[in-house]
Amino acid sequence: MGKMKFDDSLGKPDLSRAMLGRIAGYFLPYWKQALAVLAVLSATSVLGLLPPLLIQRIVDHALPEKNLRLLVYLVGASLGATVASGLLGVLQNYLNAYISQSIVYDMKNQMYRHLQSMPLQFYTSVKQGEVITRMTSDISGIQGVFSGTIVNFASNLLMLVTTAGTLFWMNWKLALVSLFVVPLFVAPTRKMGSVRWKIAKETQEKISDQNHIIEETLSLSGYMLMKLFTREGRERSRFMTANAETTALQIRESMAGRWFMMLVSTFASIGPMLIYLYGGYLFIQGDISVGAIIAFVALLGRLYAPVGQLTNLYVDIKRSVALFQRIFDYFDMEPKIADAPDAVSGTLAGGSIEFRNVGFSYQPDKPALQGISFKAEPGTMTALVGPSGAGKTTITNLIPRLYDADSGQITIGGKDIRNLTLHSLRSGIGLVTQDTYLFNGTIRENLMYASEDASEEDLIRACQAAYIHEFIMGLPEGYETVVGNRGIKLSGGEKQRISIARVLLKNPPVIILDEATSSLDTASEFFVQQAMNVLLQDKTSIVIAHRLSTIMSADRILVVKDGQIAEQGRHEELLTQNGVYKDLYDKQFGRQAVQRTHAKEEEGSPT
Ligand SMILES: Nc1ncnc2c1ncn2[C@@H]1O[C@H](COP(=O)(O)OP(=O)(O)OP(=O)(O)O)[C@@H](O)[C@H]1O
Repeated sequence: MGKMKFDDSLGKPDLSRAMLGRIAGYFLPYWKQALAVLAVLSATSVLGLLPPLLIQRIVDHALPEKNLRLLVYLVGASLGATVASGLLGVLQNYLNAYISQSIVYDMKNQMYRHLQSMPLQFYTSVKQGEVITRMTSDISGIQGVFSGTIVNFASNLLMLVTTAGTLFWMNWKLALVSLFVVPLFVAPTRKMGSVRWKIAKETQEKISDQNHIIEETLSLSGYMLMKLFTREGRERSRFMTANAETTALQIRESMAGRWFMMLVSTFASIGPMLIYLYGGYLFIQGDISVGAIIAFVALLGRLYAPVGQLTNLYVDIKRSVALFQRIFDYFDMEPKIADAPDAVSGTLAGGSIEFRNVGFSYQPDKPALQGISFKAEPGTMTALVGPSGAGKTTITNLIPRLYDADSGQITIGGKDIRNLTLHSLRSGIGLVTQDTYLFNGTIRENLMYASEDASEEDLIRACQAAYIHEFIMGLPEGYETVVGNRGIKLSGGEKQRISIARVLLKNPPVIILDEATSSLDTASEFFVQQAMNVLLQDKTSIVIAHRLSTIMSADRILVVKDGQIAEQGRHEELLTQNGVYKDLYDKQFGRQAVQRTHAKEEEGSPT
């Protein structure tokens, strides 16, 4: 995981050939449309030259010759050129949008597929909100690359070349004079371009921070945390600070643009003055016509604007490449947990689960598990007990390969789980966690997530077995009841039973169960317990046990301590050893035993 860069940073853009080639790869499927854009651009640049040239003829011929026919013809032609160029503009917009949006579409799909394949560790370390930023604003930014950078470059270059060519063709001396002003644009444009780029970069980072705060505090769990610790004020001021910083940067960014525009327009007005001055001189000398001077001034805008834009090209390219780079950084993170090339599909049914000397660590040099060895025979229940942080959840997470063991081997039915396809491994395992996740949809949709083609009877049978059918039928909308975000509208016990029904529908041969520690009321607890008993019937199960009844009925208990198995055996055997288990039993489970005895006594005593 060391090589993975989960944090975003806008590093120096890489303008290598490999990088540019990789970017070009995304444009390649649309080369035909791109060629069409180029053709349209060439036509528009030529059409744009016509009106000034026609004006020249109006001033030099139609007016002095008092030729009305010629005048109407020239004005009509000028109008025609303008309309044609407008129509081509519409076509170009369509092509631009088509190409940019298609690339965004392709990248979004690729990104989604890639993020799906990322390991759990990625999601435990990535900042909340960052994935959304990558998927939405970063990828959407790419759409501007085509219309903003590539088309801009081509159209400006074409405009510059055609205009400069025309000016030199009309009068080379005057053309040279108009070029005098050009260096005045270049320096401020470059400077402003890089200033704006720097501010834009900072803004992007600040926006990402702001999104992070929103995600963190306005998601359901974040919201609850904030409310229950009455941290609204603190979060509000944190948000306001981030918001103020972004706003200030955005104002700075647009102001940097304003000053730049002012400078450029001042310099741009020097050009026509020079033309009038020197052109006037040439006119007096009899070298040039009045129409030519007017046409020259009209064409100047088409000369200066592209110069300004092209000077910024480098910054634009840098910005575009940086955008691609941010996205490629994500694409380059190797999904660590993937199917081996020779992975086979198979069933887990009837196979024993065996850990052989398994070691694992989340962080280097801090082992979470060491030398874990045990065997869970098919159809038996293995209970994991041990103090908090001992490594119980970690052991269970290794079985469906949410993480891969660093050393040792885990086999099911004698086959290394790494030689099975992830699909067949995970299809064979049902995981019931304490933190039941239901998505915001109806109860039926949540249940059907386990098996898309389950029939109504299957659904009802699973819910009956999970002791939740009656409850669901009692709701006004029954199975169509919407459960709210994360199932917030249901009680803890109800959610657990629905999630058990969901696993029953999946019907996998292996069950991993994290028993809830949160206390449910007696009635609810009874139903949950019954549902769990049904779930575990005839299954190979690994249970993180918090209940006395579970450890008492377990076929094998593993006592986990400091990432190792301290003791293993059945309840009675372990009790007689007088070791870690005995100690734990006295502290954790002994109380439940006392409570049970009390409850029994009360039941038995006459009222
Ligand atoms: N994603 C993670 N990244 C880094 N360390 C982790 C991660 N998850 C767990 N740990 C650490 O690994 C150790 C074992 O955690 P684990 O969750 O397996 O314990 P546990 O026995 O299930 O505890 P509990 O009964 O409290 O749930 C703990 O020290 C924990 O801090």
